[in-house]
Amino acid sequence: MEEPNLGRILVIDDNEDILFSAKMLLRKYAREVVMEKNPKKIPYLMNNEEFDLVLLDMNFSHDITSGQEGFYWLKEILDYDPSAVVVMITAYGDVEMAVKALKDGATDFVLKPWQNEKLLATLSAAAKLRNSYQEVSRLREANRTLSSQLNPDKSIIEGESKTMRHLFNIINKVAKTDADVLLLGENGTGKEVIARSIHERSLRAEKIFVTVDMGALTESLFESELFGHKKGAFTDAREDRIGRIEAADGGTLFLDEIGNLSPAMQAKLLTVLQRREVIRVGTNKPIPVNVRLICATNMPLKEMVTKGEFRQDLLYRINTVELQLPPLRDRLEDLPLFATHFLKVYANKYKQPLKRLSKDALAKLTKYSWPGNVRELQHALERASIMSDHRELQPGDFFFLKDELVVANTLEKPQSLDLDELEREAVQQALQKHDGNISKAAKELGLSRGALYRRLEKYGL
Ligand SMILES: Nc1ncnc2c1ncn2[C@@H]1O[C@H](COP(=O)(O)OP(=O)(O)OP(=O)(O)O)[C@@H](O)[C@H]1O
Repeated sequence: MEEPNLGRILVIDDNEDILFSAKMLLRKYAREVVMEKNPKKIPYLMNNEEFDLVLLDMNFSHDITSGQEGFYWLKEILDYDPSAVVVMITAYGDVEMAVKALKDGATDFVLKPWQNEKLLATLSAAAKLRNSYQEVSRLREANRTLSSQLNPDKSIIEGESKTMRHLFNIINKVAKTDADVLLLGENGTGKEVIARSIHERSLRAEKIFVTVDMGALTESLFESELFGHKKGAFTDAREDRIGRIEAADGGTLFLDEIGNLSPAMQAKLLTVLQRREVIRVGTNKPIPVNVRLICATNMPLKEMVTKGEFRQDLLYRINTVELQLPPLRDRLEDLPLFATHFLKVYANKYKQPLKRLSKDALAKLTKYSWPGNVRELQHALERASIMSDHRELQPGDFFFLKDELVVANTLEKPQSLDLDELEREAVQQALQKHDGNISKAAKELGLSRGALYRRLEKYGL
């Protein structure tokens, strides 16, 4: 057997012989063995010292073997340290009592007189459990720190436009429920920022927020990434690994780019979401998971359902609440607010004095169509902050491709309004549609055959 490392152990028993033999046995494996005859010292000890393991007698007063006192002290210990690992010692082999102690939060029990090997095996298993409790709380803390470091600039701008005020009104209501949310919107409209913000406003805020970029998952990685795997399940599975869904247990699972899943991946995901349990690759044991689901995509899911590219049942499963994020060009009232925010962020980041937009620069920005939405605006402001030596940013500090400088609502209009150009286009389309059949094309265009021939000649078609 591998030598156990039992850390700091507290042994509480009113029998000195027991304390002595415990110490003799355990001191080889423990960093320190603290012995206590009087259980009334438990509150003091738990309050002032740290123990990795507690070995606690069940029967203190002589002649009383009900174990009541043991239960009392067990509860006391757990009140002081809910993650304490307590192993009960009982002399009477009363299984019922031992089971009750387990139900009350004890980790295990040993029978007196104990066999050394058995006691060591029990304590070493208990020590492993203690280590994993500690590892979990370390990881939780690390996660908290990392997410605050990862998102230093991620304070959210709610916006002043009517659409955004309406949207945040809904977000505030929905966040507190456990309803699954589907976020729709073009790239860079803030879907991920809003998903995080829903998590932070939810009852799960203290728990983990796990993001999975579904667009980046290949068919072969999909199951192992999402559901986890057992060591040896496939060539590269060198150790057991939990999947992202299991990792999100208790918290929020954000599935980004959900529209990019293949039909096979959609089917697997749907099964998991319906059953709320995952099965790691290489096992057949279902593991229940409790996650709040937020999905996002820039793809037209409903249209994809009509075309048979996205499963309708999966769409219904994920869109309990559906929020459409407007493109920046449709909420230009929010642009000055975003600009002020990002200029502050970059002044801090690059240790520069705070810059502002001149009136003309703002006018230029509000005329642009922002196909990359808030992300593009953010980058434009970062670039201008770095490049300009002046406190006031001018139109010349921002570069856009000329043909993108159009006012938003003219985007859908035809490129040319030249009548000849439009006529040529119409004639060409009619011919294409009717495979060059002049009579049919002429009928479609409302022309005689002769009139159509004249136009073919005119446009050199
Ligand atoms: N409301 C907001 N407040 C603050 N920053 C925002 C907001 N909306 C978007 N941003 C910023 O814009 C950038 C893009 O946002 P985000 O990644 O959330 O967009 P997205 O819609 O998820 O994009 P994609 O579809 O490309 O993944 C981020 O850097 C984010 O900080």
